[in-house]
Amino acid sequence: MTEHKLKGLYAITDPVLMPTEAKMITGVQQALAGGARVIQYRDKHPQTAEKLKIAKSLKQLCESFSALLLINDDVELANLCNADGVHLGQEDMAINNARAILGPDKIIGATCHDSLQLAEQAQSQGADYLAFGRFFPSETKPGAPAASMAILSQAKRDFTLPIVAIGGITLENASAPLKEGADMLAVVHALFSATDITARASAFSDQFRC
Ligand SMILES: Cc1ncc(COP(=O)(O)OP(=O)(O)O)c(N)n1
Ligand SMILES: Cc1nc(C(=O)O)sc1CCOP(=O)(O)O
Ligand SMILES: [Mg+2]
Repeated sequence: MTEHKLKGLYAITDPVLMPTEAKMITGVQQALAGGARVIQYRDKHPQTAEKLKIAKSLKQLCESFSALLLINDDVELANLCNADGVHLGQEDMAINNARAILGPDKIIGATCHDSLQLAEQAQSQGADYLAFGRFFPSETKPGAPAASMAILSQAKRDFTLPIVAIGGITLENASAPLKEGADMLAVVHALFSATDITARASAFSDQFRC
């Protein structure tokens, strides 16, 4: 992997907002043009040849912007498309098993909800970043367990790994998780539902310069 700082706008794809391959590629291209540094390909449907084709196209696109492509849940798909890594939750493959498959250079992100104990476990298994959330009501995953903003500053104090904030993040509320120490903001709806995705990504990216 080329040296890449895990910092900035982390855009997560949504098959509802981008229902065709063309819409997915265009949407991600616009997010990257606006400054997204990490793309997560998230599609909860089972793996298909079409998903692999999209993942390979997204990898190429990310490379052309020196951005990272991570695959949600599916370590095998990440391997097949030579993604930069995966994002794994508590119901997904264990981090140490994923590490054994992917090798030392790939990025593994871990969902920690509102728990420093989950973060500790993730770190000890070799995670590369810790994701906390959801911080605000989420259009994309309304049932995600809620987290309190204080977990971010506590995690910042206890861990050196990069910290991701996720869940209902919009331009209006983004400053709060950043103030608490988030290194990345993971966003689905407030980014990919925008009429001008590039402008929206750029506005999110600007928040990291403050
Ligand atoms: C950056 C980031 N953080 C958290 C999640 C949620 O992962 P998980 O709990 O496995 O839930 P699903 O996304 O698989 O529904 C994420 N995907 N990305
Ligand atoms: C995929 C996901 N995981 C979450 C968690 O809290 O673990 S919240 C979430 C959805 C994030 O989308 P939006 O920006 O539209 O709220
Ligand atoms: Mg998952």
